[in-house]
Amino acid sequence: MAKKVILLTNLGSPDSTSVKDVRRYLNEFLMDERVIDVPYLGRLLLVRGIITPFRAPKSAAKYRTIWTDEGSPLIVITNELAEKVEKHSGLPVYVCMRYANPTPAYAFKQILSEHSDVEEVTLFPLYPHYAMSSYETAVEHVKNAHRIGDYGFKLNVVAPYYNHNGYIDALVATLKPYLVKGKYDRILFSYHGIPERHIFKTDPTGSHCLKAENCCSVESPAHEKCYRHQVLETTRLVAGKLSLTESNYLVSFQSRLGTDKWLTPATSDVLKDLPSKGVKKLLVISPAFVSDCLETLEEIHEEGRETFIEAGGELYDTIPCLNSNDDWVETIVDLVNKV
Ligand SMILES: C=CC1=C(C)c2cc3[nH]c(cc4nc(cc5[nH]c(cc1n2)c(C)c5CCC(=O)O)C(CCC(=O)O)=C4C)c(C)c3C=C
Ligand SMILES: [Fe+2]
Ligand SMILES: [Fe+2]
Repeated sequence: MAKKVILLTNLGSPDSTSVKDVRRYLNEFLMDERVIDVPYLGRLLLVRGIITPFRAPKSAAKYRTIWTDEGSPLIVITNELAEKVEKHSGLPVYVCMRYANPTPAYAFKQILSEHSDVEEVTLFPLYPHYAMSSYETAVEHVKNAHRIGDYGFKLNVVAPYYNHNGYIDALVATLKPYLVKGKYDRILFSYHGIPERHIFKTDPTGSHCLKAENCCSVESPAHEKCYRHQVLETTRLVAGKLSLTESNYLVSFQSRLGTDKWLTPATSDVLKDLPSKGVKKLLVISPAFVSDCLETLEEIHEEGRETFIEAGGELYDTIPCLNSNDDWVETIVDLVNKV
């Protein structure tokens, strides 16, 4: 029987597209203090009193446009990925989510019932970049369940892999078939946004991120947890391997929520502005998402297209996430083996 097990963790989706399930999911998600980082009572009022009541019916309608017979794309894709990683690595692979189901405690129970002699669980967060609202909260959630369960096995965690060769090459391979000379005016790298405040919070120096000139290009210990530095590095490395120059591509940040200052430029603003600047043919890739989900399938593929075409764009193509493609499976196994 196996002694080592892999545990993939992703964000999670509502259990169904009913407004009730979406409301429960949004409440759990947005009450996370690493996502909406305001004191508990203020957060409760904001989330339960304002955001969720308005957002749940709208989000439920959006989820209905992407839902499959097997359920949420993010969950289906993560399960497919687990099967492939299991085949490729020869190790048992399990899945848990940060919000909704399956929970880490459920996954640990499953692991123990099928592999009572497990000695090591290696956690693979399906987030290439460090953000307190994604990688950090997912890892802490699993560590917490591991601590509470007081299990007899060790928990290892794979570090952010935004600059890992395998991840970069896997992105390059998804882009390459689209790069027909003259087909697109520009490539847009659209990353999930975060509030600037989160960037300040994860800066241990307190004086580097978004404060020093060209902060993300100047070497600093802050980059270990700087989401902006990490996404810019992913972009630079992918662009380098494809010999793209800075006039070929741009970076933007999507999915803004609330009125705080988030990383800029916002994807929606860029999509509105580009056609008037002569960029009429656009290719979009979303490297922060390794599994297609609401934010890629609905926001980027559908809403994004509408925004760009309404603003005068002529061609708008989007690249699927790595999902369960072979290069990605190989990269995961490589990263797990290096822990
Ligand atoms: C890629 C990493 C992600 C970061 C960083 C992130 C930060 C972040 N997200 C919200 C609010 C919402 N995000 C929602 C969906 C969603 N977010 C990510 C990833 C990151 N979020 C994914 C993969 C998904 C899709 C989930 C799915 O089921 O397909 C949603 C829910 C949907 C909606 O109502 O739009 C919210 C809300 C904040 C506030 C935040 C940082 C502070
Ligand atoms: Fe999000
Ligand atoms: Fe930075």
